[in-house]
Amino acid sequence: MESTSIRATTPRVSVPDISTLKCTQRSLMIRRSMNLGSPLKTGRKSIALRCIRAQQSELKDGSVTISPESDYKNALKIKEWEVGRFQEEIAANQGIRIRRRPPTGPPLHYVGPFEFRLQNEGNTPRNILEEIVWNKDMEVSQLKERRPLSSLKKALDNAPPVRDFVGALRKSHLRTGLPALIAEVKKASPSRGVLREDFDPVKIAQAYEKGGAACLSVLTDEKYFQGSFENLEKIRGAGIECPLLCKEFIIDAWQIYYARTKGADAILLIAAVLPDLDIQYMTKICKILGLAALVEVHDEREMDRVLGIDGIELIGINNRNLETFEVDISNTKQLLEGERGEIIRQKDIIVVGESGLFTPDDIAYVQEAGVKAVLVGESIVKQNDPGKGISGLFEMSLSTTDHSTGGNVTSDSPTPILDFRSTDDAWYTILLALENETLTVKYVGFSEEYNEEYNAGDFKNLKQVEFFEEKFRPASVQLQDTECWMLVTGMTVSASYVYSEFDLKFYNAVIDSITYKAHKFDEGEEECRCSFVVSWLHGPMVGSKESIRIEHICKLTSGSAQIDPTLASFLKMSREKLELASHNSGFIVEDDCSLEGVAVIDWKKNGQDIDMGGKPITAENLREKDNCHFILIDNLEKDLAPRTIVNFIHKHVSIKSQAYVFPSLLSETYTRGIIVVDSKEKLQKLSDFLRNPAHLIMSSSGRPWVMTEEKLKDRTFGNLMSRSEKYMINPDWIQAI
Ligand SMILES: O=C(O)c1ccccc1NCC(=O)[C@H](O)[C@H](O)COP(=O)(O)O
Repeated sequence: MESTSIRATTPRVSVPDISTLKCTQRSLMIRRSMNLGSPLKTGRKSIALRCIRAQQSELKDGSVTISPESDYKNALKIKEWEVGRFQEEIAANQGIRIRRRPPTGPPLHYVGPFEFRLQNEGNTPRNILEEIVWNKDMEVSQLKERRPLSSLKKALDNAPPVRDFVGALRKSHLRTGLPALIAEVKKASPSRGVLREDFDPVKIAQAYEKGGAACLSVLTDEKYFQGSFENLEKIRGAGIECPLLCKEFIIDAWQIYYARTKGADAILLIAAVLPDLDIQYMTKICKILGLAALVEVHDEREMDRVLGIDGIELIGINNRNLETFEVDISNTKQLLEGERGEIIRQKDIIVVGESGLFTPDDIAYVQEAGVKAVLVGESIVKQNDPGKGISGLFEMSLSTTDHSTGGNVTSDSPTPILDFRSTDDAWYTILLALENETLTVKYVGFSEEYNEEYNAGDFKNLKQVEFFEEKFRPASVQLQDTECWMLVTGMTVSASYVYSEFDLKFYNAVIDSITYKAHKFDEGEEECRCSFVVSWLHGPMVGSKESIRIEHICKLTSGSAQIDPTLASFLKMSREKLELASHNSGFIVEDDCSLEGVAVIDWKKNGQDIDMGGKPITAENLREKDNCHFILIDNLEKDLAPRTIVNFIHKHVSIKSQAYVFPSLLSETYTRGIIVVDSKEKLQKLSDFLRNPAHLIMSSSGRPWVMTEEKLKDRTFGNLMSRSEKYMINPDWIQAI
């Protein structure tokens, strides 16, 4: 039967051995219809029969004339068109109204040079989307002739690696707590005409990236959107790091390969145009090529079809009806309600809200509906500065580099990023603003309602100020796959504890052990395979161990949180207020003072800085020194910083000293420490001061210091320590100043 049907078409094109040609060529062409394939194998016969019927009817209505001189290439195109007719029928069964090709005959383009064709209902598109698709069909078949698939595949051998489109969306959503932005580089559209006359795709892309877009969408259709693949290539070549979506009307797998050669990291598949099997097949190709596929739906039926397909990671809900141009953002909400939303959550699909998003309220509305990303064109591309358009649309800067604004929190000078330890013991990235005596802590990625305010007059004593200061630290830095060598056992890091996909918190943890594994190299990308067992210092797993990967580890940044000038002024203001109060009250409170004149020894640096008698100070040297005299203090707060002791003594007794605070057992409620000075005179002066019955030295919680021993040189640390301290001590652990 099959051969009969083939022969039946031959006379019309006068190609002698069409059946042979058809077979070889069809295997290429049929790749697209291969997906009609297996479940419909028996349907092959009917493909052929349908072909005959289609052509006979053409003859009847006279709309098509095919010249007997047409070459066999034309014949092949006709065959392709015939197969397409069968696809139309499948598509129609799935509720797809968009016809891939004009039903009453091959498009005009396929007809020989001297033929004509009357316009009729069957070869006139019913709406703009259909027109675009018909046009695309012709465009693609011409392009395919110029760049066969084999040549595209060859080009891919040397293509740069694909960027992680889905990962970029997830990361941005996690970072900001807002929907990740796919910013569209779009000059014109059928519904809105030209959006921007002075259209420079690279400049716009750069502004978007600077403005904090997670990914970019680049229109490549020339006829209806004035876009181009050249724009895509230029943007990729201009050093833009955001992953790129090739915004194209894809009807043929060839286009996916083509998009990849032009620098795309993701492609769009429109459910209104593509039958399920095409989506399935094309998604698989994307996976092979490493591309992400954004599958776009507009109504419930399309959503249900797509939810039924395995392996879909990204679904776009277009608020624009591409047949009528009507835009309604409540469409997003409607499609995410009830069971559909539930399935999406279960499958962990990222939903992208597309089109018609113009205001912060629109963004909030679709976020509330459940989207984790948005695709925005018109409202930002039309702005003089599209990057600023982004902060206007989101009501805050999404940028990773510009931290000077964030919601309503502003700062006159650029604010360095700090981490802040909140009451849950987790560390958060924050921005600070100081107005009069009030410091606002704004959690990056959280709405204003989470802001915290502190007043410089709120602190009761210096200990409280110090405690507050210790809640800040310079922002820790995410380690890259190539940087695992920086981690060593015993190191304290900031590690993310994963509560759920979108809820993770950073807690301090100590690296307990490391298992090194060979790194994986894939298309130039290095993947760290090592694992790190950490011992959690805080959080729900405190005290227990967990094996984590490099992506969950941030390296602590050394230095003081006071590099942030806003925090520094606030702390200064708070201390000045207390200073005033302490002068009036007559008793001494723990104090901090300028570090000027106080030598700071970093115990771990093994003898830089201070020198007591010509030799560098190390734990070992200190034990051996003749001129080291100790005072042992008991009843110290466990978190007392040695620096505080040194500063306090320097301020009140004008003595340079060193202080050590011993580690303590969890069961102990206080700890002990030593103050070391380098002369008998100093020891005496210090002792007089500390034992002076006219005052009491106590910590912020009211715990008074207790001087248990004062000794001249004849003791070593070992002798001064309790058994538990000796057991626990490791010179590197002693906090020393
Ligand atoms: O925008 C059109 O007129 C259009 C017509 C036919 C097919 C697709 C069309 N637009 C593609 C899009 O969906 C939008 O470019 C995209 O979602 C951004 O929308 P917007 O923010 O409203 O520019």
